[in-house]
Amino acid sequence: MENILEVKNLRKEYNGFALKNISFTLEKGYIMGFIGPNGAGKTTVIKLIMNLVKRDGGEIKVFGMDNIKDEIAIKEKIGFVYDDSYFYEELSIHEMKGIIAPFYRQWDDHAFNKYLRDFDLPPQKKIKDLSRGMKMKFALAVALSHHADLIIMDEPTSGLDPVFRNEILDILRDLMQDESKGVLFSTHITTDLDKVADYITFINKGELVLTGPKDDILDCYGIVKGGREVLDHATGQLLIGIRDTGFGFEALTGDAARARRLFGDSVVIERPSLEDIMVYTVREDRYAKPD
Ligand SMILES: Nc1ncnc2c1ncn2[C@@H]1O[C@H](COP(=O)(O)OP(=O)(O)OP(=O)(O)O)[C@@H](O)[C@H]1O
Repeated sequence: MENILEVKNLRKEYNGFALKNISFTLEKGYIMGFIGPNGAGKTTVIKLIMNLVKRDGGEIKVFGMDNIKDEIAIKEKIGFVYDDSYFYEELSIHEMKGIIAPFYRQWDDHAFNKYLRDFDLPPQKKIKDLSRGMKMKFALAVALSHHADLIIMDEPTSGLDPVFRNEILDILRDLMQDESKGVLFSTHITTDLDKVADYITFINKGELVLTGPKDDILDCYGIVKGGREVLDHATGQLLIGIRDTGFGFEALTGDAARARRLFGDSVVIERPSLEDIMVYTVREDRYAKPD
């Protein structure tokens, strides 16, 4: 197995915000969902990978190469799709392609024209007349037409309707038929990741909460529901983001097997969604645990 992206102990400080020792790896052939609430630091990590801002510490390797020393070689192989359109609004799709293509040694006009057809993008249409979803598809067509092996997408589906969102997800799924590619997909729409992600990296307030295979994470975590009488200091240690329900409590656990052993039949433990894991973890910051 080969890593196409390795982030090790990454640090960056802004006034009032710090990214603290973020580490994760992405192997070839997989989609990694990169999640976290607003302001968690997702875009900062992506900008650091793209060397758009300077890191304060740590290491980033893309295809085994240092992302700063080997920036030019790496950029050829990264397709970067992000929210703010970096295209010239007055140009048509065709004209914009004419400006972008010479930057890439591996530009493939044949592939580009195919993606325009597949994505229903009219070449003569001006960028400013494209809808948000069409712009995202155009950015994706560009990324895929220079044979990028790592696609980095910063919130590609936010603000898109469910039809467009699903089209983008289908495109990613098709892309993964080619096992030499990988995708890092940042979003807070976790339901998109339920559909396509193989791995999840979750950050909160600049810190890594978890990273690993999505199915392992969903197997390991659990939503615990029960009466408040079962809560004591020891059980409280096992529970994240405890919430009163009127009938009792609901909480997340990062160790469903241990919670099952400890609580037995006195509680119900359900499989969480990615959204549950994110919501309960973020809530933990705001509610105190019982003694
Ligand atoms: N250039 C900058 N100068 C100072 N602070 C910054 C700068 N860029 C980002 N930040 C701060 O870093 C923190 C993380 O921002 P970032 O955009 O990485 O979060 P995010 O997880 O992508 O959030 P969102 O989901 O809302 O896009 C925020 O508190 C933001 O204000």
